[in-house]
Amino acid sequence: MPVSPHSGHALARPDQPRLILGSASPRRLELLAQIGIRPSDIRPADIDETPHDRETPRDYVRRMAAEKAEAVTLKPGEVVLCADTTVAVGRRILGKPDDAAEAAAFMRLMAGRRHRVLTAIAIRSTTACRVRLVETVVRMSLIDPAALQRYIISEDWRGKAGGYAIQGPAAAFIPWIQGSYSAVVGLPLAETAAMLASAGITGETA
Ligand SMILES: Cc1cn([C@H]2C[C@H](O)[C@@H](COP(=O)(O)OP(=O)(O)OP(=O)(O)O)O2)c(=O)[nH]c1=O
Repeated sequence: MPVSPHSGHALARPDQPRLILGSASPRRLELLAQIGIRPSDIRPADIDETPHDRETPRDYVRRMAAEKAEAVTLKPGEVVLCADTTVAVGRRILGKPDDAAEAAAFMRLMAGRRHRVLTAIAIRSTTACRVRLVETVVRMSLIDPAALQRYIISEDWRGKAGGYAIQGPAAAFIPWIQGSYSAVVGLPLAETAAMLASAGITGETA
């Protein structure tokens, strides 16, 4: 395998399609690195993330991932990976909070009950697009008002679906999950590795 003289990392294999990460999320790049995959390029997709009227959370998150993938311009031999993560409380979609008040309202809604974290991944080449949805159930404990205030002041909720990050201080409020931890963080690694492998892309380690 060719090795970059500068980084010492393995370069993209010449026999594989070139992987483009269609995401601005540093978490998704780190998660891919965890399974030994380094994209050849990063091309974030900027789309309108407004849910349609009466759209279910599952339909919404699948549509978001597919639209992100469609929005990325591809050259022959390139494959793009996009994902979308959203929190669902019943049929209600909780996106990224606009401000501290909305983040606190989301946390109060989730505290003491279960919610679903839905992550869809979309893999598109110039000829085909495949989408897969991964659903994880997350239980949040009751949160006392002082702890909630400290969390909101931490700003950790910014840019996170539902207004929390399981990989950050909000982990103190999450005693139990059922499903995929990496999907909650933003990219379900087992499913991503399997889909990339079927597109001809394998990592250095998995
Ligand atoms: C629930 C949860 C979400 N998140 C993050 C993952 C996603 O980055 C974000 C949801 O927003 P997304 O719209 O899925 O992604 P993004 O806008 O950050 O990046 P891009 O569209 O360019 O790929 O919330 C966590 O980091 N931890 C969590 O526990």
